[in-house]
Amino acid sequence: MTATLVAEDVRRTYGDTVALDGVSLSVGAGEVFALVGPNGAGKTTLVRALTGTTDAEGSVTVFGTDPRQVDRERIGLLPQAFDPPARLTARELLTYYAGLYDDSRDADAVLADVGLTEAADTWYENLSGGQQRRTCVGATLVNDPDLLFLDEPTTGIDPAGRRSLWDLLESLAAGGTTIVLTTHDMAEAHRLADRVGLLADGRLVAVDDPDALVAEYGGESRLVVETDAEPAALDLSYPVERSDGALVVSDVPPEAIGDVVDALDAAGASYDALSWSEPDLEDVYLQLAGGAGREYGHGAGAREGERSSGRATAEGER
Ligand SMILES: Nc1ncnc2c1ncn2[C@@H]1O[C@H](COP(=O)(O)OP(=O)(O)OP(=O)(O)O)[C@@H](O)[C@H]1O
Repeated sequence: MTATLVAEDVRRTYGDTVALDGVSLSVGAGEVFALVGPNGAGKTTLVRALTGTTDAEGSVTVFGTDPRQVDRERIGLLPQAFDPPARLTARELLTYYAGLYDDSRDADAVLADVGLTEAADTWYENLSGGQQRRTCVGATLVNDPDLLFLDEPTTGIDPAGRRSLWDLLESLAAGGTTIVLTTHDMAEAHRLADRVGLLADGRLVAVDDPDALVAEYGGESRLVVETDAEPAALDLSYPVERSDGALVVSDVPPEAIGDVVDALDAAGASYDALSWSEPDLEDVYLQLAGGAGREYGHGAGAREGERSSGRATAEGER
């Protein structure tokens, strides 16, 4: 795959703060690359270094040249913070940004792409937060870029809007657009990205296909049982531990869930709910970037359920 973007040993400090501590990365033509990592890990700084919008040590080439020299018609950039004029309508804004390029798309077509046809004549300041973010995404698409940088594109967008934006990004990628995005949404990274890069403390600590990351770092499947029973009461060959008011049984294949139910019955233990989940990118993130770890038990069952169904959708629609 031809590399659209190559970064070698990129470093950026702000005073005593090391924002990027030697990042090397290559993104192929037509690839979708997602950067994930904790707050302050350096994602925005890396996007800025890759787009030549901040100075950094090391080397970055985009389309084989310095990012500052690249024909701007070929690049779209959605910064994390983007504050367009408040008293222009969504259509006026996109028409304005389209006018900055020699060859641009029709503003109404872009508004339709980002689901804003109905809100086209609303002032930017009167759009909802999610509609504003979609307008900003639209502004990056007016020049039909070959390479798109999106710094947290779906922040503030509701689930339905997020999914339609994912569809849009997938269709752009299918059409050959290279996309580099940052996100805190692991389902988004898993669904959209060919490769995910996990940034922590200014270093890329893992880069791979999301399924490969989950296989390598995600750990085992888990069956969470909301019960007061103690692990010792159950006659099971799987690892069992108590966590936040629930029993967590690890590495149970789905076809063996009945064995756990039988063991609960045999112990005379009642339970309120059972939920089984495979490891996912969030587990990879928590494993590699640290954090509080996952929570189980009362009140967490719904989250588990949502997580499972989200992942099923993500995998089913990939
Ligand atoms: N302009 C700046 N001046 C000083 N420090 C900065 C500046 N920009 C970023 N930093 C620091 O660099 C580090 C990386 O910040 P960056 O915004 O790149 O992280 P991030 O991964 O994008 O975080 P988030 O997920 O919160 O958006 C942080 O410690 C941040 O405080």
